[in-house]
Amino acid sequence: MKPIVTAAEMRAAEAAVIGGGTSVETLMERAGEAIAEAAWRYAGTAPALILCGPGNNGGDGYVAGRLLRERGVPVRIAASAEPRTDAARAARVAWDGPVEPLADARPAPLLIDALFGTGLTRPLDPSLGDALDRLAGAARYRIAVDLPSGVGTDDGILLGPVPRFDLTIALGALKPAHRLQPSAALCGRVAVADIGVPVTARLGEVARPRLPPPGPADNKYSRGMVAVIGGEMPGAAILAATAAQRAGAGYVALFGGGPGAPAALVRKDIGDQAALSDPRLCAIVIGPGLGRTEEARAALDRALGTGKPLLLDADALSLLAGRPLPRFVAPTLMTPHEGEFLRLFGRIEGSKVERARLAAARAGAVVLLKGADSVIAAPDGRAAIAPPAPSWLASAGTGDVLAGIAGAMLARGLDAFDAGCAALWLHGRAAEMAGPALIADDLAQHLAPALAACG
Ligand SMILES: NC(=O)C1=CN([C@@H]2O[C@H](COP(=O)(O)OP(=O)(O)OC[C@H]3O[C@@H](n4cnc5c(N)ncnc54)[C@H](O)[C@@H]3O)[C@@H](O)[C@H]2O)[C@H](O)CC1
Ligand SMILES: [K+]
Repeated sequence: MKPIVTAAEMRAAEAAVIGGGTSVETLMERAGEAIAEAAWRYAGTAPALILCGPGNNGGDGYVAGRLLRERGVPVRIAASAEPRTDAARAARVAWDGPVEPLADARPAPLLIDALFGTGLTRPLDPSLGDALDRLAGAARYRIAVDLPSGVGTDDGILLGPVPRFDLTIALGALKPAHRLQPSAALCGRVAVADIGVPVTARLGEVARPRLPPPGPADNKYSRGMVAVIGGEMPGAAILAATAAQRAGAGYVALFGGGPGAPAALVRKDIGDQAALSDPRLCAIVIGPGLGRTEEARAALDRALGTGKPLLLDADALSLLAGRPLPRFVAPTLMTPHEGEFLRLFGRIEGSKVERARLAAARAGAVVLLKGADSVIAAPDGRAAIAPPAPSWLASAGTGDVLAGIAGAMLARGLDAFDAGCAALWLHGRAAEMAGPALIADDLAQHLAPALAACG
């Protein structure tokens, strides 16, 4: 997993490297080099305007300005305040051009924002925000140094209006703001620059899973047998069941639900307790299309009573809301969207990562909080954010498909956290391949190549 570090973790990592004998100036030089290189590749010799703030983010900007000018790029620098750190002051001195006041700066085709990075502690002064917005709006290329100025590093919230960038150079490591909304959408493409600062993080970006194909000793049961419990809306359960099949489960049984499904899907009566207790059954998916009737509640209680690994989604989550959560005896993965999360756990303060972590600890289950920036957290504190996925996934039924894929991952023996991560990755990759205006039904056919990439 690519590490995703908070501002405090980044500072600690930086301090450790500095303690080991590398100066801040050296780190700043590396940061400036990375920015100059990216700007050169992206915008060539387009005249640049670099906006520098008072901290080390501004210092990176002065270094980048000097290096871009050495490459023959016409560079102007405008500052919001005098440098306040020794390293930024030194970088300012090494820039042998003028520094304009930000308020009067004229735009340039390339805008590099080095106003604030991980040190931003409060909203930008409105006049500063307006100047950034005006200059970014007039530029053809917009690059943010470390982070777009005005976003909360750890939670991705906007501390004021923030313009949209084409490219963000994340220094040393990804930060939550590069992946959490609303800030992630404003970063544009995010490139991580290695500045020689090793980081340790409690959070990562969901990576491509290792999912080897079945071996000669495998059979349909050893590959994973999944039960999907249907209900009022059969389409949703069929989407989940088909996704479980296409995600590599060897045997998928749909309990209840209406007609229409692949012939390879085994059909069972919704109340078939014996089949649900089959010792070969490895995981149960319940929630998509379940409904909230008494029958649905009974089906949920039966599933909970089996002690099998569970994937709880949609109506199953709504049925669990408002009563004390059961003690889960087997690996359990819950996949709420924001509305279901609120119903289940109430209002929790903090970033999306912190909320998912707290909910997972409280539930004693892995919580995958869905959205444009899906976050997954385990009760033991492991957490990850999904890589950016196509916005076309905002479409009815795609959550049911995710549930089915996750069911197949649980059934093949992954723990609930790894199952959720693998499902997120496969789901995102299938959506990329399905392309624009996808419908949930399209995802299943693209799971085969997604899975093949994990072998
Ligand atoms: N991580 C690394 O290893 C390296 C990172 N570098 C860059 O340094 C910044 C972080 O630098 P820091 O000095 O801590 O913070 P900032 O530059 O983001 O700004 C701090 C500065 O700004 C003042 N301030 C905070 N909020 C506001 C506000 N709303 N309005 C006005 N002023 C504000 C605050 O008081 C400080 O004076 C990181 O992002 C990287 O870009 C280094 O280059 C070295 C390696
Ligand atoms: K910045």
